[in-house]
Amino acid sequence: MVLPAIRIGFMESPAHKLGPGLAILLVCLVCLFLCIQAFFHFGPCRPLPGIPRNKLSWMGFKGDIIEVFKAGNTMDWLLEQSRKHGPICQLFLRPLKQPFVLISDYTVAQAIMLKRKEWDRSDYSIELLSGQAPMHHINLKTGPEWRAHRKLIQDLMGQSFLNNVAAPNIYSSTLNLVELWTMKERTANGHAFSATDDVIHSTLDAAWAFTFGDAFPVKAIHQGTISCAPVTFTEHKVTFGSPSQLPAVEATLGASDIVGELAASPCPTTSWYIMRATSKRVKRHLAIRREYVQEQIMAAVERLHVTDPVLAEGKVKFTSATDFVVRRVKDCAESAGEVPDYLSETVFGLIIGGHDTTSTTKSWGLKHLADNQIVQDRLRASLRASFSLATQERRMPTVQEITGTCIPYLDAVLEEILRLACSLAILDRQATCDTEVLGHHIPKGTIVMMLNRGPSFTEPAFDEALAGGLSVAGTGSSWVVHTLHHFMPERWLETNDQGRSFFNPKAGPTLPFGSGPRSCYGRKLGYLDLRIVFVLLVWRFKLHKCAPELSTYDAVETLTYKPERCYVNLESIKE
Ligand code: HEM
Repeated sequence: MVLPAIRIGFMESPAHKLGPGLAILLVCLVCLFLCIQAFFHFGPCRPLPGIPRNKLSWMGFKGDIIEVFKAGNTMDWLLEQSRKHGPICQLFLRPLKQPFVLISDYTVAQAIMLKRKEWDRSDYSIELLSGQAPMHHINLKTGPEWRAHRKLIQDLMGQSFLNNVAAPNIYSSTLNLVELWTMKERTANGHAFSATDDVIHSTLDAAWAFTFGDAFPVKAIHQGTISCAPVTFTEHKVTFGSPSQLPAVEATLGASDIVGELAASPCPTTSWYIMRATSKRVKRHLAIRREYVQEQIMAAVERLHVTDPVLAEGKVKFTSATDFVVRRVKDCAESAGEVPDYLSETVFGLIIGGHDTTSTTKSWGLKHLADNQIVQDRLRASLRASFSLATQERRMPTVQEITGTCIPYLDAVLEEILRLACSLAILDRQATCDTEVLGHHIPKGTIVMMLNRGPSFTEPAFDEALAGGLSVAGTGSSWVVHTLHHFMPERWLETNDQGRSFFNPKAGPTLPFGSGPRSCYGRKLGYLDLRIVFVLLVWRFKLHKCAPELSTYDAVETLTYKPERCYVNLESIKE
């Protein structure tokens, strides 16, 4: 009786009809689960033994990707992980791939970056950056090809280029910014206004000018000048109209936004292919950039054949970075018998490298100076004293005065801005062989991400035992740990035997330009730009503190780590 009943029930219920199918499905699911578990325990994305990690996991998939998405801000999430786990931990941020190792210690990070044979530029950063410039040397592993590409730009960090080409161009672009802000300040009448776009545009103009020469026809900052009419006044701020950008400006600034979009994707290469195949915006930007860079290269090639009568016979006057690079290409072509085809990426790399990190650093600097009035006053006083002739003659310092005068307090302010800005807050390297970090085995191919803010930089280091017995603090009383997140340029100043103050760039832990053979190529250019801009702005304007809601230190992540709000409340200083 029982059996038929069961049989009838079985036969009649829909579950019975699915019976064998369901069983097969269950078996498949169990097999899949076992395969995934095996993959996670023995495959490439297995945890690295002994290195702390989050315990979250779902069916073997580690939960870090979900957590970082939930957090919204990658940098904040990474800092949280380092505070939770210590100077080293592992994070599962890419599906089915090896974990990243996160390092939060100055000394350990520096040691990694200096060991040239064990560590190299990582596949991950190449994935992020190579879509738009696959042959730029930032995307090459260290080796003969990378060295050949670097050779093309070797003149650009020499005094001749920096003093005769870069500095005058940066100076004149900054004067345009000063002019624009003088107009805006009059209209703003004591209200703050957003500085973000103006800083980006003037820095881009400077990068275009030193890359192509001052004859380059596009100027980003001029659009701001046209839009000076105020649109809305609120209690604390005035919003100026923002006109539509010129295509070349939009296409160039768009390059950094694309990197930001790719960084938010767990599979940047796939995302880039989809973007390039489907996005009209991306296609348009690539075409515009290619066209203007090619045009300028051709103009530089023509200039190469024009000799300057003022110079010695047969010598060519170089007025732009492209002139220097084209001359190097000619030398290489003559010796190697062929013209390298990565030239346009090399040239475009100067514009991207030259504007994004630098403008982001300037934006953070403006905020710090407005919020630290004592520092700002002291900086202005030391500028007035150092440029005594300009003070006497009631004029701005010239570019030669700015580049040729030693002002320790100015150097200290710039170093402190760089220390706290961390425009590129994550440095990366990939192990080229099996190695060891803080006593942990690191297999070949592992990617380490190193923070240049947080523990040991802007907050106390982990205790020495945890950090492998390495010391991390700076020297002197200005480096006491509870003040590490404060803006205190004095920490970079020391006194010599004669009682004179001098700037010591090695006074404490900071890595704004990375370190080692793959450190920032444009470091000197970056310092030069910051120097000219902060001298002229602090000379010409008093930067008042803005209302609290405009003075937050929240950040947005694109190619660089930018302040979400950068407002200035200016008062012109009469000469
Ligand atoms: C304030 C300004 C700047 C900051 C904070 C900055 C920061 C950095 C950082 C952190 C790196 C990675 C270093 C590493 O991995 O160790 C880097 C690399 C690089 N930067 Fe800069 N940078 C600045 C300005 C510039 C400028 C003006 C240029 C060129 C015109 C430039 C060109 C490059 C290049 C080409 C690399 C890659 C070097 C390589 O892989 O061999 N940077 N920069």
